[in-house]
Amino acid sequence: MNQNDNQTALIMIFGATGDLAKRKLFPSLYRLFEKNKLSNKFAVIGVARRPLTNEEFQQSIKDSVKSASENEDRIEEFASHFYYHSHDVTDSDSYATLKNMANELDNSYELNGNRIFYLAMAPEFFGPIALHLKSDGLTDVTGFKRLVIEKPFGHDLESAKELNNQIRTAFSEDEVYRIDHYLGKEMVQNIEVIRFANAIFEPLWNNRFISNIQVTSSETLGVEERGRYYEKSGALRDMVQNHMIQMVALLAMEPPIRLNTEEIRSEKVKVLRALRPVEGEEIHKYFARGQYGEGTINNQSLPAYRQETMVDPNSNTETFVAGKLMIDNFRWAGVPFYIRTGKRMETKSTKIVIQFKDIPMNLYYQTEQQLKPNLLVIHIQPEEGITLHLNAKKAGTGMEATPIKLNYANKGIDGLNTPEAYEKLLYDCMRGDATNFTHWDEVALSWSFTDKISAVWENTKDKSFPNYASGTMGPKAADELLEQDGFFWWPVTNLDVDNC
Ligand SMILES: NC(=O)C1=CN([C@@H]2O[C@H](COP(=O)(O)OP(=O)(O)OC[C@H]3O[C@@H](n4cnc5c(N)ncnc54)[C@H](OP(=O)(O)O)[C@@H]3O)[C@@H](O)[C@H]2O)C=CC1
Ligand SMILES: O=C1O[C@H](COP(=O)(O)O)[C@@H](O)[C@H](O)[C@H]1O
Repeated sequence: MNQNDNQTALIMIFGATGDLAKRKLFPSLYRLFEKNKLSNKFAVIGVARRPLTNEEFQQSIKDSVKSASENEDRIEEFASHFYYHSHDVTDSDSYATLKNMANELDNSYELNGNRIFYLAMAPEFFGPIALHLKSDGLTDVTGFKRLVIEKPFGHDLESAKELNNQIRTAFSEDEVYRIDHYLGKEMVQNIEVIRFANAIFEPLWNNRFISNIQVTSSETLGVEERGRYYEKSGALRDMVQNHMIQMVALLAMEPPIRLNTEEIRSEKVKVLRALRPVEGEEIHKYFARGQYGEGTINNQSLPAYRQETMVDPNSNTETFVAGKLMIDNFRWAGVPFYIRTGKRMETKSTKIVIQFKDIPMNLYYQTEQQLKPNLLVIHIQPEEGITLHLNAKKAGTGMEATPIKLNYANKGIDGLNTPEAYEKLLYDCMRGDATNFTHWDEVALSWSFTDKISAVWENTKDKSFPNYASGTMGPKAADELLEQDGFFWWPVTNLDVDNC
């Protein structure tokens, strides 16, 4: 298949006046355009309710990309590809006009009947839009048709199944691109390469040499304007069901027999099938939840979650989750994968720490100080890189060992910031590469794992809430989760690739 042909398409963005479109989608499309990764044969129809002329819409595109470039001519040229259709997606009549507009642009831009439908709207609209696209003939195309769908994909397994059934009436599984933006992050994509392209790691990547793996994704932001959504979601559905479990799957999967979409997804699915279900009373042994109280970050006093807009003053919603995941297969039996994620924590950081087992006996190098374990740290964000923590001889006389770090900082090598996750994912979708999107089987297995936890949490009020102050690394129970196994959280702030 000719790759350039794949990049010719009509892109329909539902929710084109929203936050995601403005902050992520338009700038990402612009960067692809600027790098000549979008051919000149593309057109975008923005769909939302508010009345806007094409000119007004194009102005909003220019405003949203101007921080990405100073090249006004290029921005002008880029914006000229955008058209607006004021349309309430619940209004059946309006789809006919949308179809005519799409057909006209298809002809005038010679788009070969290729269409990408991007649903950047509240999730309750996903199913109805997909049904309309089919019933009103927008999916009757001569080229490819692809549906890009934002999170959350359902609220639980049952609602996700219902949504999936609606979508599947209009699109086949391989036409559905379920976005998990973590899968577009440079260093998340690097996990496979680090694992499978290095002779020094691949043989050690199992329960004989790894003692535990820690995945942290901490945020300093609170719930912001999203109280209404977050109250029903909480950190478990917002972050664990998708991003955290996806990272664990990439860390734990077997080497795929080929580096293609089907094989990689199939290996991830196997990991999710091996995930030990945690239910009932056991949940307290495996999971800890938290909710932020008042506190201080960067000298700014911040309110408690229960004081945020659109949040119940007695809310039982968790803004923090820590958990121990066990993968019951031959490779990982006995190795805990600890995860933690939360809002209003001390620092914004996503890191993976792979802690190797101690060597059996430090006969020669044992000093008063215990040797530090070897760690492989994968820095996902904000900095990107890898640090390998080793022990080496302390300079000078004697044979004392001292910890050292080998560092690779992504930006230090190529001098550039890596492309934004959305940029890469949009490009993949245009090329028809679904590897970094989630397959329905993965979504279903993740929901069935987290549903058992939400079933207990939603039915038991946590009387300790709020149980961590804003600006801290979560509640004490999260530390106890590791202490009971003889481990502790490696501090994500001291493991910075830039500090070494
Ligand atoms: N914002 C973000 O950073 C992220 C968002 N997401 C997901 O992306 C999706 C969109 O989020 P976000 O952009 O923040 O949401 P916003 O609320 O900012 O935008 C919603 C958009 O939908 C349009 N809209 C609402 N109702 C209708 C309707 N009946 N018919 C047609 N258009 C309608 C709105 O325009 P108008 O009012 O003019 O109709 C607006 O363009 C959600 O699923 C969210 O979970 C995922 C990750 C991050
Ligand atoms: O999907 C989501 O992710 C963001 C965190 O993303 P990041 O790329 O900044 O780490 C989170 O704030 C949001 O609540 C959640 O919906």
